[in-house]
Amino acid sequence: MSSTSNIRNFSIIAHIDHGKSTLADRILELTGLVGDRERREQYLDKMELERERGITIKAQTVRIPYTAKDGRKYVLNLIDTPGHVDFSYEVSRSLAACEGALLVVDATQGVQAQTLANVYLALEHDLEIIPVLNKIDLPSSDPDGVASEIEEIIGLDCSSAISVSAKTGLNVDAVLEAIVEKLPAPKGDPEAPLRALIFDSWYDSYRGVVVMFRILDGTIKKGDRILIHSTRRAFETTNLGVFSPEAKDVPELGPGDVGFMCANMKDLSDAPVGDTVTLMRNPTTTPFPGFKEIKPMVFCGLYPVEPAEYDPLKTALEKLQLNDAAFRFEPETSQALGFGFRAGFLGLLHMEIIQERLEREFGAKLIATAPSVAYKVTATDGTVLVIDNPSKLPEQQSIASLAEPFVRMEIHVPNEFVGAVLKLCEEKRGIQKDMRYLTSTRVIITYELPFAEIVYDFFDKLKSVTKGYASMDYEFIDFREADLVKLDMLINGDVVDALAVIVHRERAARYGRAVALKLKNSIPRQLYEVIVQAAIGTRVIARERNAPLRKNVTAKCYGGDITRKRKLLEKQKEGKKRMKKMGSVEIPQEAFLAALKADSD
Ligand SMILES: Nc1nc2c(ncn2[C@@H]2O[C@H](COP(=O)(O)OP(=O)(O)OP(=O)(O)O)[C@@H](O)[C@H]2O)c(=O)[nH]1
Repeated sequence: MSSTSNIRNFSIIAHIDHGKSTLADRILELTGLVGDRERREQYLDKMELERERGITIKAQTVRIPYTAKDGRKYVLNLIDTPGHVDFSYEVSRSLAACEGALLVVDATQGVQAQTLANVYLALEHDLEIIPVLNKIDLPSSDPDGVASEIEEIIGLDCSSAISVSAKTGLNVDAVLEAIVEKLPAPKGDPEAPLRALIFDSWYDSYRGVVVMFRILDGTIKKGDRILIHSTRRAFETTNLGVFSPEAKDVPELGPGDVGFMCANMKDLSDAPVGDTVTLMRNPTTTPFPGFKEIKPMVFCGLYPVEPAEYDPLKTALEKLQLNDAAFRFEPETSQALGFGFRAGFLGLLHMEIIQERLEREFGAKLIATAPSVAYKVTATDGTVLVIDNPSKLPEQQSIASLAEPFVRMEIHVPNEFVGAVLKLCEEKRGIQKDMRYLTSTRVIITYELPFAEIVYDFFDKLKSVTKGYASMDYEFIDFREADLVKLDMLINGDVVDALAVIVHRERAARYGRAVALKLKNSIPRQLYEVIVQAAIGTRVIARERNAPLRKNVTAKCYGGDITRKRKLLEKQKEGKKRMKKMGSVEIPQEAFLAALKADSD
């Protein structure tokens, strides 16, 4: 019988930038898993984009052999988790595979919004938590103060919290010892029917779908015929292995083990995250309860600049989706932009990352429309429709009611900024739910807010009104009815469907004027007069005009000066990059984001 007593499965949880990835790097070095040759900053952040942005997007799991100070040998499975709110679902699924967590708190900053959110997730999964106070190499760090803050706010015993510098490596060895001493070993019966929890999966061009799972009970061997519980589909296990840190095949995995499996699966839906893997010949009767379905919250249109780029764009989107079950897309046609796609994302950061990857990795030239949330439309005949594209909103007279998604948001802020935060939340149609002092100088403010208001420029504004001191976390709560209207934008009299936005009626007029002005300013003056209008139904609420340009420009050139004339024409041509021609008007990418920026002045 294999023993689980030497296994420790743990995650590192932290607020963004508190040093999770840096600590993981030091752990890998200290245990000799990553030698000098492979050493590079943030080993676990594999994607180029992740490294550049310094954030962790995809959870990475690594098996670390560790010999403790008393000579006992252990296997530590470190499951790295992303810190940004867009990816909190990945945190939750990773935690489900662990018995414990290191809670990293930046000792210069203290408890922040996602520190709390992540601790709650860890407690939901009954994890043992080891507090780690990081960045003690910095003179402004206050580990004792932060330890009492954690005790006070979270109620977590910090008497044995470990003060470290993940940067210099100071005290990281104490963290390893605490992992083996304080975290419980996994339990599980190797003879019981197989019960393995899928907590991650991705597509690999050589191996097909790679399933990352945690064995709860039973034993799985290479060649076993397995059954995916929810779909009742069977597959043959072609590879079993662990990442240590590179992939390494193993003949079998037993209770408490964390590893990967390949089984000739072609699609991520063959192995849904949260599902249970069991054996055909002796299936479990007690599958894991599973995770909440991941739903995209933010949507935008993605259109190729040239129609010929449609197919390559489709291929690129399909490739990205292979590795990102949270990203959705479907074909969409716009009168203004032609054939393209409607894409759904977890949040704005997720959207930015996908757009950037399309451009960098696939060389796609895109027009992206302004992000939108999904709306629930109840028609006068009682049918309910969810729309994620404002231009698809039915005619006003056929709508009985319109509901928008709301989130519950917790904002942590030093008390001198409370007034500014309240003002911002009120401007964003927020409903204040709670306000309490965390410490004598720090406050948690709870608001319910329409998600659409956040999608626009909330984070930037929050950061700017609090000089960067606020942190926040939010979760989706429900759809709520609101008095919303569709704002159409017209260019030279034609409605441009891709520019439509849904806004609150009370703000429609002000907003329409602001968008019209931004739009006018972002469309370069051209050969023809360009009239930009904002309208609700047939009622025009704003009008802006761009006078024709070219005649005037070239007229200044006294006919003879051909170089100057060419320069001007070249300049105009340059401006045409990433433009979409609509009738006679060239519209640049930034014009499609006018709706986003209208509110920011
Ligand atoms: N001075 C100092 N800086 C540190 C320490 N640990 C991390 N940092 C720095 O803090 C920043 C954030 O560290 P990361 O390890 O990327 O933080 P993270 O929590 O993994 O961030 P996400 O993956 O984006 O959630 C980086 O610039 C690190 O170099 C430390 O002990 N001392």
